[in-house]
Amino acid sequence: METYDLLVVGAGSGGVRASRVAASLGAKVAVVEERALGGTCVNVGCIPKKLFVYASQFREQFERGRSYGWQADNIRFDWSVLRDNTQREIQRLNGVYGRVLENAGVTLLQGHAQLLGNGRVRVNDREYTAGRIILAVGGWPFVPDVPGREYAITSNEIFSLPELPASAVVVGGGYIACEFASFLNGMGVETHLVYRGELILRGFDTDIRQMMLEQMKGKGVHLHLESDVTEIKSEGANLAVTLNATKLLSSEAVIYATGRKPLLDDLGIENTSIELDGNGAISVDQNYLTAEPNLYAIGDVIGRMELTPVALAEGMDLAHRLFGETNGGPGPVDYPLVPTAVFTQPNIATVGLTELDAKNTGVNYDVYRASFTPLPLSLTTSTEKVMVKVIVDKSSDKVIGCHMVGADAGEVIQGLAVAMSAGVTKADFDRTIGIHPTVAEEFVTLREPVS
Ligand SMILES: Cc1cc2nc3c(=O)[nH]c(=O)nc-3n(C[C@H](O)[C@H](O)[C@H](O)COP(=O)(O)OP(=O)(O)OC[C@H]3O[C@@H](n4cnc5c(N)ncnc54)[C@H](O)[C@@H]3O)c2cc1C
Ligand SMILES: NC(=O)c1ccc[n+]([C@@H]2O[C@H](COP(=O)([O-])OP(=O)(O)OC[C@H]3O[C@@H](n4cnc5c(N)ncnc54)[C@H](O)[C@@H]3O)[C@@H](O)[C@H]2O)c1
Repeated sequence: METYDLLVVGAGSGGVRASRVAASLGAKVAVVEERALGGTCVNVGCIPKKLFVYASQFREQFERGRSYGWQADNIRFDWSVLRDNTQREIQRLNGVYGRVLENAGVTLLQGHAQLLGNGRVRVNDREYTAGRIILAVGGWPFVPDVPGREYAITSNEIFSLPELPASAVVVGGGYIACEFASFLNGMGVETHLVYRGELILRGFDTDIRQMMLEQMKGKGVHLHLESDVTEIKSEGANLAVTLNATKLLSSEAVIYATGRKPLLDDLGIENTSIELDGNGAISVDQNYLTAEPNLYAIGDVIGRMELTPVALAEGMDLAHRLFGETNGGPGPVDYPLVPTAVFTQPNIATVGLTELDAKNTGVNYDVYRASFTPLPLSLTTSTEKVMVKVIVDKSSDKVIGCHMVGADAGEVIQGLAVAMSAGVTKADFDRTIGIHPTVAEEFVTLREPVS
């Protein structure tokens, strides 16, 4: 029976990083993967999504170009070119991940891993033992039990559809639903976003959510709030979607983006003492240790923050804790200061507390906010706006939240996240000279609090 110091289940963002780093620290490592290398992010997540977002922006850009003197006539979009080029890029990245593992000396075991307990794992009828095991098995789209759910597709299918649908109903109001509705709308698909709550993007700052709602409407997405899908039926070439048992929508595709569930199918957790939390995620302590000795879990499957950089950071932290020297690693993940972006049109990006968080935690705070038409759009008929918002703790002058809606918001907020990790104050913002004319300079020219 082959024995390893570390056996990692899942070669996605977290698993590849943990394996590679552990091997570089001298451990004998194997990683098990049953699908394609790179996991969700590379194959059906961040990468194809962002490429589709880029693709969807050209239509507006061509239109805006007219106000700058460019004539671009007979523009048309060929879905198959985007889809095939994207799939080629994914295959290239699969290869890169394979070489990364090989160069690090990590053994790749292709197949489904099943835990047998006491450090034993079965892969394709062979048994392996390991001193430590890390579960980095990620998640899978969750589709609620609605009559006709078999007609719906999810983020797993959308990037390889044979044809771009002429119309689509996207269900959900979180990251994926808003991003998908935005890129489909940008590609010219008649897009309906169906959300059960009253305001999309729960958890983000309320001003940002409100503004995003307006921007999506302004760009032509049909929003159906406080609406639940009660049935999906096949109706000729289309699907008939019933909302709240009364309203009917007809579209070529129905895309569910109603969250993801930890991928624990046939993993053999019943052979261990692993415990799950109320959302079905694996419970771990501050060292990523499950209730079973020497069995750890990281990434989406622990349900802390389902983001690639978080899975990477957890993987790196854990590998160092297990095989590195004391204080050699990056240290624990600073979850409250993890920045994030939603790649809608325009983008949203955020780091730190929302205004509601600040209120709920009892901080005495000031809000600085500006909303304006960005210079590149001043010659055009676009109604797109930018919003920047900064929340400051009055007692310490520390910046505790930065939020933005606008083109490339993630590129701007990334730098502000560095500043916030370093404990930046509003006085530091005020002292900083802007780069003119940019959108980002607005963050350092906010002088008067709005509340
Ligand atoms: C549509 C979409 C867009 C996204 N966009 C972004 C984004 O823009 N930015 C961002 O930061 N995050 C984004 N995410 C989230 C990001 O993809 C995840 O947070 C990240 O991939 C989690 O990494 P992980 O290592 O935990 O799991 P995964 O990357 O999901 O990897 C888990 C791997 O384990 C394998 N596996 C599972 N069970 C077994 C088993 N029993 N045996 C063998 N192998 C197994 C799976 O096949 C998979 O390859 C997006 C997600 C989706 C779905
Ligand atoms: N840009 C990014 O970084 C990015 C992009 C995509 C996904 N992600 C990650 O992936 C995770 C999963 O994305 P997601 O959009 O699927 O999840 P999400 O949690 O962001 O949103 C799920 C949405 O589905 C709704 N919903 C849940 N159950 C429902 C039901 N039974 N009926 C109707 N609506 C229901 C929720 O109210 C919510 O609006 C995200 O939380 C995020 O961490 C990140």
